[in-house]
Amino acid sequence: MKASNIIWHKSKIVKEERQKLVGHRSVVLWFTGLSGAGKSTLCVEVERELHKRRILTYILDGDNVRQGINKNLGFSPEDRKENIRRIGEISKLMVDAGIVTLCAFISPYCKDRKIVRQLFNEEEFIEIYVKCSLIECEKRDPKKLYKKARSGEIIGFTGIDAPYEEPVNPDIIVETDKQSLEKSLQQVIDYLEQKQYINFKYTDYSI
Ligand SMILES: Nc1ncnc2c1ncn2[C@@H]1O[C@H](COP(=O)(O)OS(=O)(=O)O)[C@@H](OP(=O)(O)O)[C@H]1O
Ligand SMILES: Nc1ncnc2c1ncn2[C@@H]1O[C@H](COP(=O)(O)OP(=O)(O)O)[C@@H](O)[C@H]1O
Repeated sequence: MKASNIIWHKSKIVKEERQKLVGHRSVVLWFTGLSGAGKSTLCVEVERELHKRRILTYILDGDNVRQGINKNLGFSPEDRKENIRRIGEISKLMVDAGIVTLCAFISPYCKDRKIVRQLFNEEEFIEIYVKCSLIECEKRDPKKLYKKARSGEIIGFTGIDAPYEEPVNPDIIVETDKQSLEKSLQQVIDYLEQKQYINFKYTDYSI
């Protein structure tokens, strides 16, 4: 921290009261995986399904936030770290606001993901590994970025000449090169139901 003499100013409304207002718990769904693995595609489907169930959601997606709040960041390890750190902090504010926050970032480094996880209570952060082989991602190449990376037009591209560290113990693994989008969506929704993130009766909640 650069600034000193900073003292937290407490609000009169706490997270649990906001959750009560919206009628559900707030949580981060953190989608990590290679470019082209299906993070964004799955994220929008999960959001739509949650919205149908009257759950307040918001998506933070790498391609989008890098056009706004993180437009001063590139893809060096340091910039990726700062990208993920900022998104972690934004997600924390969103969870505090009572929102189910869906984050779709390559987030290639275990250490950076761990730092984000540590910002939350254990049940507030769900890591979803969107697993897909590099061969399949490259075959999909929806934005033709792998082609550019192979030709040397992009350097430091994840999976080609920059690393991707697989999650060690993710909460959910969806294998998008082995199963349909519908199956992955079902897997995430089933998890949220089983753990009572959705269809959760607020009267069970003690505040
Ligand atoms: N060098 C390099 N490596 C990886 N990705 C690159 C690169 N340059 C541009 N892009 C595009 O940026 C998207 C990834 O942004 P993220 O913020 O998710 O990346 S990171 O978490 O900071 O690693 C990524 O989006 P997704 O394909 O949705 O993952 C790419 O579209
Ligand atoms: N089973 C699947 N799950 C998710 N995406 C899939 C699947 N099969 C094919 N795709 C396609 O793969 C591409 C994934 O792109 P995208 O969602 O942008 O990935 P990411 O956000 O991880 O870069 C999309 O064009 C999507 O239609």
